[in-house]
Amino acid sequence: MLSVENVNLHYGAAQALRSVSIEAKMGKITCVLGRNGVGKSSLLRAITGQHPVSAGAIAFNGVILGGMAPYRRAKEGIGYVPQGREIFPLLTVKENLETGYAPVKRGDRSIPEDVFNLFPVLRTMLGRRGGDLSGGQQQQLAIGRALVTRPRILVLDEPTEGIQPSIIKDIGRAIRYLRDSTGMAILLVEQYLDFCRELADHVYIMDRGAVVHEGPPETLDTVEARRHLTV
Ligand SMILES: Nc1ncnc2c1ncn2[C@@H]1O[C@H](COP(=O)(O)OP(=O)(O)OP(=O)(O)O)[C@@H](O)[C@H]1O
Repeated sequence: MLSVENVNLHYGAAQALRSVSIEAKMGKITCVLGRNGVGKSSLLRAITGQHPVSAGAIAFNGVILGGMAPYRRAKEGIGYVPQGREIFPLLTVKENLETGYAPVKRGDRSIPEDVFNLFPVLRTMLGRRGGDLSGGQQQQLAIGRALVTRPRILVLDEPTEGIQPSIIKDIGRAIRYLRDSTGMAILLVEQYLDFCRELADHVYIMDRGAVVHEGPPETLDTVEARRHLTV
């Protein structure tokens, strides 16, 4: 289980996270919902080690992550799919996938068959440059690259952003398959309410840097929850 406890995060004098506490359990999909700018990406930066926290504790399956560099966190099993995908445009699809080898022991450096079973388009495009792929294909590639790192938790930053509905469905199916077949934890942050409602086992809502609601997805229909999600 990933546990985030009372985390604060600052950019200079501006506070982006205010005593945020969440849990993401193994074998479950946890979704953090919120409008633009409420601190969702900052929460993932704190978890992946891309930005230091100013207070609080983060642990994954009992290992305290505080102060650990991002690549060490990847070795601990934290797989990250960043917002905007961050595909290397001039590397081929195969080379992009192979960048996921960095935190993996030599003997495990292969592309898991699941990557191609979940996203067959990647197999047909192995020799193409990452920059030539559509946005949806790049999102699939970014998830594939994270799977190459053999994660025990997959952390996704707005995987549906700017993506056509048919590929959103494929991504939802892939996330469900990964939860059910591998027992990994999945933590995703989203603005797309329906995607979360369909997928999540547990939902948090953030507003202005803080968690303001928590519960199973059915609770998203309450007036209180909706108040924090409508602009
Ligand atoms: N590098 C930075 N320097 C200064 N302020 C930042 C930085 N990154 C984010 N912020 C601010 O921190 C707050 C939270 O931003 P964050 O990106 O975490 O929100 P978000 O919920 O992920 O939004 P989005 O959906 O737009 O990505 C915002 O007010 C944002 O302007």
